[in-house]
Amino acid sequence: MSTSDKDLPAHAAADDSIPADAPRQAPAQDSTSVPPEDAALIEAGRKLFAGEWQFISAAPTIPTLPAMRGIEIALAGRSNVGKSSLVNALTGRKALARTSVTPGRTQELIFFGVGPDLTLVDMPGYGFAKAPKEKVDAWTATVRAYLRGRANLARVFVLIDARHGLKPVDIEILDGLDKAAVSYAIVLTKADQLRGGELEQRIAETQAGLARRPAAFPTVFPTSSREGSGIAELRAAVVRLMAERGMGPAA
Ligand SMILES: Nc1nc2c(ncn2[C@@H]2O[C@H](COP(=O)(O)OP(=O)(O)OP(=O)(O)O)[C@@H](O)[C@H]2O)c(=O)[nH]1
Ligand SMILES: [Mg+2]
Repeated sequence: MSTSDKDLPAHAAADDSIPADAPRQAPAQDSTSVPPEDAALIEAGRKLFAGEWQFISAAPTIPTLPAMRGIEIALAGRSNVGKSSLVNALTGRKALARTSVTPGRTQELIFFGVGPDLTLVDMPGYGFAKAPKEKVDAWTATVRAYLRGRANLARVFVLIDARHGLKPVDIEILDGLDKAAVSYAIVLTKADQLRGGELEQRIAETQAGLARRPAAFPTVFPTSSREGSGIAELRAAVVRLMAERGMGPAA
């Protein structure tokens, strides 16, 4: 079953959206420019994510979470930051996850799996959302409880809009993850919207903000789901993580 967004009107693809014909993949890495070990991880990541992705389930509450299998990697971030778009870019599927220009599109925890060991979890956003307050409060509580207590949650990708950097509401989430000792990595999204040296500056500034955070992965991942940049590296990071847990293609 796919969750493709058939109910979205065509005009929903406005300025900030990914055109249907936009390239979804990063161009193949030039294997001469990366160390062989990294090139092997990139290739393993490509293969892993090229597998058959399945929609597993949508959970509005903790009791409705699916049974655990292998490891989970969850995508967290402010509403509209690009979580669902990143699921689509990583899996190479245009509409596996529903995306929208309207913040508050994803309203449940959506589980997608490939092979026996890997599950990606697309989550509702935090911050401003165009949805009734009770609904937002309910999903925020579910997201927080999931992030604190899911036993097979191996890493959270915390998505930050590259244009805006870390906001107070992001810091709150990072504090919660540090406190619960849940491993997380920062993924900068919409890197295509920055000019010249702005991206390098944002990466350096974000990395500096992680220095004293015990659960933070030290590397910041710049990405563009629209152009495909950084996607191969993120897939490789997932392969590396799975190998550390004795799973997956590089184990
Ligand atoms: N320019 C640009 N726009 C992007 C990129 N990724 C996502 N977007 C746009 O950002 C908007 C929000 O994307 P979503 O993937 O729905 O964001 P989300 O974080 O899942 O949002 P919620 O589910 O509402 O929390 C859409 O209009 C996307 O087309 C990107 O890499 N570059
Ligand atoms: Mg979403």
